[in-house]
Amino acid sequence: MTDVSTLWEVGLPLVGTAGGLGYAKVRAPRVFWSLAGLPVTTVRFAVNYRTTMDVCGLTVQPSRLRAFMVRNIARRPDVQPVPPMVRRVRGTSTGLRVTLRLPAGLEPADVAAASERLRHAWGVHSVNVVETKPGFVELRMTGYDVLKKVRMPRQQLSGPMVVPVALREDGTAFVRDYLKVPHALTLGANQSGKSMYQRNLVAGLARLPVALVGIDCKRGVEHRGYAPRLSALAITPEEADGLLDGLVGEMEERFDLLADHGVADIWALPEYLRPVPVVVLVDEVAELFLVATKKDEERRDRMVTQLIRLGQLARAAGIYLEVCGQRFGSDLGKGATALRAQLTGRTVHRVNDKQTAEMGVGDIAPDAVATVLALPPDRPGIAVAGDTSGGWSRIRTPELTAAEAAAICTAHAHLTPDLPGLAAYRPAIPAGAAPASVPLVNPSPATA
Ligand SMILES: Nc1ncnc2c1ncn2[C@@H]1O[C@H](COP(=O)(O)OP(=O)(O)OP(=O)(O)O)[C@@H](O)[C@H]1O
Repeated sequence: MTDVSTLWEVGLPLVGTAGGLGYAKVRAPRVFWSLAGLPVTTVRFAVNYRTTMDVCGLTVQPSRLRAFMVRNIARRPDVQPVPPMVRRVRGTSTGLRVTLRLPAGLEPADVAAASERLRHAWGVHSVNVVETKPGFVELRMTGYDVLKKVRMPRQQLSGPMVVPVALREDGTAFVRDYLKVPHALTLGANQSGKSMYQRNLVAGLARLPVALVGIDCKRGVEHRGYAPRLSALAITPEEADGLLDGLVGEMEERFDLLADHGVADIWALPEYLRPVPVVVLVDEVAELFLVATKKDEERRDRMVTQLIRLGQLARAAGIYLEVCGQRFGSDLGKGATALRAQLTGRTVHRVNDKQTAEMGVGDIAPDAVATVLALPPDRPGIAVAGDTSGGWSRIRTPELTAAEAAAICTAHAHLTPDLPGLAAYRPAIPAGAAPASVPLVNPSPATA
């Protein structure tokens, strides 16, 4: 009887805990990681760090001084090769971060090349290596597949033009920072997740003091929902033509303002004089390039020229391009590759062919092409994001419905600035969502 009751008392909680952990592993990997994965991985890392680094080829011969000290002060005859020094170990809700000081003879690329071996040695889902400053790298381990069900980290980078859009596979937020990467291109096949990406971007931008301008020549099917937060919208190539002229006019006026104050870009102006930043969202860019008649051709050439001018010059005037499409290559016609070269931020979802993957990331991060081609078709929203720094990573946006994005735009309609030069393109607002306009420039310190 006593044996049976002991079995119940000890066995039941054990079985319950094991069952709970098994359930959490599948249904709540974040909880499982915090309760079991993190402690186990931390111990595993601490116990076999030196051996792992040794077998992964990440140790170097010690300096002569160190060898001398080991032999003569520590009185040890054998002088072992040294691994990178562990400077910091920090657990997160998705993984483990380890800062390493690299010894002379090792470079970040050596550690990155071993990341697959380290991942297996420590039994984690992924290991990403990031150089934090010269001589230091951070190993960003994730304990589970964070892209399976995206939850954005609570702590996010901030700045005047920073928008968190998606989650990287190392568990950090992927942000669009318009001051660092002013213009960007998003590519992807049908149903690959481009609209979801745009929705997340618009939802983030809608909360900032910026003007949003939409060009959606699919009769506005994507952008109409954002109307309360748009300062201008073009839904046909004819309207896009006029709108782009208006934007170039706006840019030239801003250059006059910069010249009058002797500064190089709008962020150097005092806040009360600074024109509101403008983000131009172009959906399905191929629609601007397609021509049926000779007259269309003239319009196309004009639009492409204006877009290239904006791409080349508008950053200083605080006008940023966010272009989206299925493909963007020389087959679209004159000016396509010149425009693409200006769009240095790249996000490439699943594509149908190698050529499109190369159009997307081949010029900025050639080693990312294979990863784009391997993006799983059954997981829409996963993409490769990179820029001209050569750095890239796999990302996935959180799910956001069109209705939720539209609701965010309506809730922030009062932030929609008037752009007088584009007033003719101000979209009609659905009833009940009328925006109260704010002035073109930020309020002066006296009135703020
Ligand atoms: N990050 C994501 N997480 C989960 N599901 C997603 C994600 N992104 C997209 N999807 C789903 O994939 C499908 C296609 O997404 P979306 O409409 O964004 O693709 P698209 O590339 O814009 O397609 P199209 O070019 O045909 O308009 C939708 O059902 C959407 O809900």
